[in-house]
Amino acid sequence: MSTSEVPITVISGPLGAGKTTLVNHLLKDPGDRRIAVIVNDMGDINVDAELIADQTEKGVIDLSNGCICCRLQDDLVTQATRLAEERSFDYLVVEASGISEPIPIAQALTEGTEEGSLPDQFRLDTTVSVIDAYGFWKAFNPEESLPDAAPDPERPLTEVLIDQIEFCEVLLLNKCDMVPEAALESIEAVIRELQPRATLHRTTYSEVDSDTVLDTGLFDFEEAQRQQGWKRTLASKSEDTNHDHGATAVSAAEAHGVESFAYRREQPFHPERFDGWLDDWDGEIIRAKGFAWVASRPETVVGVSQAGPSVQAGPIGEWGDDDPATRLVFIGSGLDRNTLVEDLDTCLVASNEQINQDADDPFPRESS
Ligand SMILES: Nc1nc2c(ncn2[C@@H]2O[C@H](COP(=O)(O)OP(=O)(O)OP(=O)(O)O)[C@@H](O)[C@H]2O)c(=O)[nH]1
Repeated sequence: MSTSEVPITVISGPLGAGKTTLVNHLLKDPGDRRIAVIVNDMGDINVDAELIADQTEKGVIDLSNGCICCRLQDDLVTQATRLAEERSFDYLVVEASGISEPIPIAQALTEGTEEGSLPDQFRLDTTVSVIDAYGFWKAFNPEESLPDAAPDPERPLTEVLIDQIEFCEVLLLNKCDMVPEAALESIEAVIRELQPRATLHRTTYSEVDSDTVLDTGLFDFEEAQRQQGWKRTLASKSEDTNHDHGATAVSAAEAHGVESFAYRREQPFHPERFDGWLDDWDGEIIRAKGFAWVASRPETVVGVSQAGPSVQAGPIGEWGDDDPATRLVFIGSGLDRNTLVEDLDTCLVASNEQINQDADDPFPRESS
């Protein structure tokens, strides 16, 4: 391999969204690049690698039987290094399995793992998320119920899907042929609220020009983390919050009733009332994330994360020198913000109320 720089594009996205279809496009029409591919699948057999065309001629390596964001992080680094020694190529595409979280993959590729780092000539260039518009529409439509067949009960798939949307530079909203135009517009409005930073393209059969996803030079770890929609809402000073995505008088988010806002309180929640509220989750909320101060656990930061039907809350650390507080961001469509705030406020411990510290603590909650 030449010693010049080898950019990497990582393709994430839920199961069946169109990632392999995208890889095949890139191999067929790579511009003037020689592309090598690492494909990750969860089963014993890497079905995706089988599906990738001409794999003997192109450098296609399959990493199967595990997920590169957790168990196979080291393998990813080792295989990329080996590929670089054995083959001549000038661009590396990594297709992550549908359940892979993008942040640990980006970390492994930029910072290395306990067992080693990528050779210096590799550079993470772009993270792409391929989102199945039809699946998204169904997953977040309260009237539809899809089984949440997550292999990891701690990490339901809707949660991973949201991570994949929130952390990327380029978003392909794929399978647009399967969703009516009006639904596409509201999906886009929701995605924009979750992910204000990435470039967003509507696609069918993942058809995009290779320059859209390769050699963009857009990857910036800090920025990608900072610009997640919920973090921007939390960081903004006002309670209000629809992200400004352009100079239009009515933003797409407003037009589709999508909004985000932050709930901030300096009093603790009553554990049972807050747990009851989490049980009775408002279906209009698409995404909630943040942390809570719960009276039964005065030392502990209780993290709250919800994506679609999965609602989780449990300890994520200690307050230490920080003053305990609650900061929760809600992103939703048709939210009744006043009622939500009022309901949450009724979960706060009143000034004259006693907490029974011996009562069963409901946190961590099982994911629902
Ligand atoms: N109707 C329609 N089907 C599509 C589109 N894109 C991909 N498909 C089909 O959807 C199925 C899944 O596509 P893949 O490219 O294998 O999806 P994937 O993300 O690699 O799937 P996993 O590796 O299982 O996570 C295939 O049958 C594709 O032909 C699209 O835009 N519209």
